[in-house]
Amino acid sequence: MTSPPSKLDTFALAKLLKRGTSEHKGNAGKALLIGGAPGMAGALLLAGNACLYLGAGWTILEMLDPASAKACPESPELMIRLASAQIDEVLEITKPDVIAIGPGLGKSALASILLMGVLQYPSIPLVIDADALNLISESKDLLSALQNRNQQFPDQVVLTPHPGEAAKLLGIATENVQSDRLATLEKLITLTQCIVVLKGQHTLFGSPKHPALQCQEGNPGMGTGGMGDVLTGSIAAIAAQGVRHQLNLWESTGIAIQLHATAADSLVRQGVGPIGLTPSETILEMRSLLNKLL
Ligand SMILES: NC(=O)C1=CN([C@@H]2O[C@H](COP(=O)(O)OP(=O)(O)OC[C@H]3O[C@@H](n4cnc5c(N)ncnc54)[C@H](OP(=O)(O)O)[C@@H]3O)[C@@H](O)[C@H]2O)[C@@H](O)CC1
Ligand SMILES: Nc1ncnc2c1ncn2[C@@H]1O[C@H](COP(=O)(O)OP(=O)(O)O)[C@@H](O)[C@H]1O
Repeated sequence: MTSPPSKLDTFALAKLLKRGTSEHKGNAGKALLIGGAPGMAGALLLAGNACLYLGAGWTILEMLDPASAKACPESPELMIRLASAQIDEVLEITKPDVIAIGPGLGKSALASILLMGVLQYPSIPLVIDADALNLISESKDLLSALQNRNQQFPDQVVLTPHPGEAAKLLGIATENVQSDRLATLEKLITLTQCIVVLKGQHTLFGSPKHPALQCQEGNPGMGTGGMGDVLTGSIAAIAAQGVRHQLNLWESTGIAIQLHATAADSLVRQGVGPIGLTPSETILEMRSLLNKLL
């Protein structure tokens, strides 16, 4: 019989994010986030705000929606650019420390080109979410590119599917994902050789090298569109800082998962939700909790 997963318990590690007095934005890392097709620009802005408020040195958004690819007055710190098919050039010039792709990405031809470009960019941590996962589930070429990258650069890609996206990746029904979440996690790891975060109540987290862990925080108030986008941006922020703060992608992801769910619980305790709890409020609570952990 399979043993139950251990509890995700990362908060002691978060102390590694404490800043030395001489540190500058270069020490906090550069995160590049890709997504935000027409009608879903908000998904990329939420991921971007999470990345900004969780401490990345630079947060750069490659936005697919031309109408939204401009400075955001509510978050002028975000560097927002129009995504172009010349992704190799963009990556060469930008030299990001971490890339996240997927929030509101859509499934256009441009979205596929961007995802392939990211998968072929070597060595740095990648966070793959939402429509980027759906694209991989529909393309053998993208799945092969992901598997090849993991062979060359192990432990540098994290996938963050919710049960619907996990079902598509495995070609099964969502009910089958939910009826044995641990088995689903293991199948996703075997298929992709990635670090995998299977979201939902009691998020599961595992990798080819690490046995599964379970997040015991979180609540149904988190069931609001955009909450997963916040997790993606948070992982990117912590991984970007982790590069110069001795945290690897596995550790950074664990901190982000637990911080996200704990922040939502904390807000519910304060009477902010569960009904009407927003992803934007969760970002601010995550910032507050993270600073208390240092
Ligand atoms: N402000 C914006 O711009 C926003 C833009 N967004 C962007 O929109 C794009 C498409 O995303 P989306 O939300 O429209 O649909 P999507 O996630 O593909 O599928 C939903 C289906 O999946 C399942 N399912 C999910 N969770 C489950 C669970 N815990 N437990 C069980 N099942 C679960 C469930 O399927 P069912 O079980 O009903 O068959 C559900 O109906 C994407 O790029 C995203 O980033 C969003 O982030 C929102 C804010
Ligand atoms: N009932 C629940 N209990 C705990 N966490 C939940 C619950 N429902 C949703 N979540 C969390 O909220 C987030 C939702 O992510 P996702 O479905 O990708 O949202 P979106 O695509 O709208 O951004 C995930 O982190 C998930 O674990």
